[in-house]
Amino acid sequence: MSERLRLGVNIDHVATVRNARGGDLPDPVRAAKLAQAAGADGITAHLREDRRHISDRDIDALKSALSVPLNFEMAATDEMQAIALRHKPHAVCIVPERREERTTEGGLEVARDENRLAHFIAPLAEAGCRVSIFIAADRPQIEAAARIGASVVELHTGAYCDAHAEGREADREAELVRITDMAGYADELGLEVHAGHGLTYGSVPPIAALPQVRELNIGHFLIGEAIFRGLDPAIREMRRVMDEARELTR
Ligand SMILES: CC(=O)[C@@H](O)[C@H](O)COP(=O)(O)O
Ligand SMILES: NCC(=O)COP(=O)(O)O
Repeated sequence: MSERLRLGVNIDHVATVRNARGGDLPDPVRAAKLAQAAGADGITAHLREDRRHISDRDIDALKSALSVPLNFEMAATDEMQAIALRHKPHAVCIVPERREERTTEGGLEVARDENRLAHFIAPLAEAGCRVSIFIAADRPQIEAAARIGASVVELHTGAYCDAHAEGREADREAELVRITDMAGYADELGLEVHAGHGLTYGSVPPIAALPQVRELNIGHFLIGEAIFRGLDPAIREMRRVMDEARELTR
């Protein structure tokens, strides 16, 4: 498991800034190309049902502009499935969505919707997309993701990152133990393990150090940090922090 930890850069919030004024600027595709040049191993974009940030046009443009893999985050709806099957991105990540939420608040409830999700992801896998399921680090969700035939689980790091940011040490530790245990369990079941949501330079090291974790998807913090130091240096610094954490575990 000595493979380099991959960094997927999520460019959703470049589109959030663009959409605040309408028009075309700033352009998420320009950000994606810059991220690629700065060493991103992939680009992640979440086409929300309400199109609050990434648009259909962005997905068209990303698909033709990128040379690194596109990870297309999508809700488990017929509309999104049709879009994914049209584009056949390298990867799809099935995420929960509630229109009224500010951000993705929890993981997908796989265990209670197993049959429907198994049928939902089958054509995506048949089309050649790597299918990932965005879930909380919970044993029943991981087992259900394995049963429906997903090849990847992305563990939601939001609760861990919130505890880290708010200085709630006991909660931070508890979340970290949960993620650590469940990364190991998912790996034992043969699932590739990814992680993401809310990660920052400060919170990323223990997650990057988990040997089973193969990819991190990071967006909101990097786009914010880019305001102060530029997108290229912001991404390179994340790469450095991840690599350093990984190296310490060798
Ligand atoms: C699923 C996920 O974690 C990302 O898509 C992230 O949520 C960025 O999008 P939002 O901030 O709109 O939730
Ligand atoms: N799937 C998580 C992701 O793509 C990035 O989340 P965030 O860093 O924007 O919170």
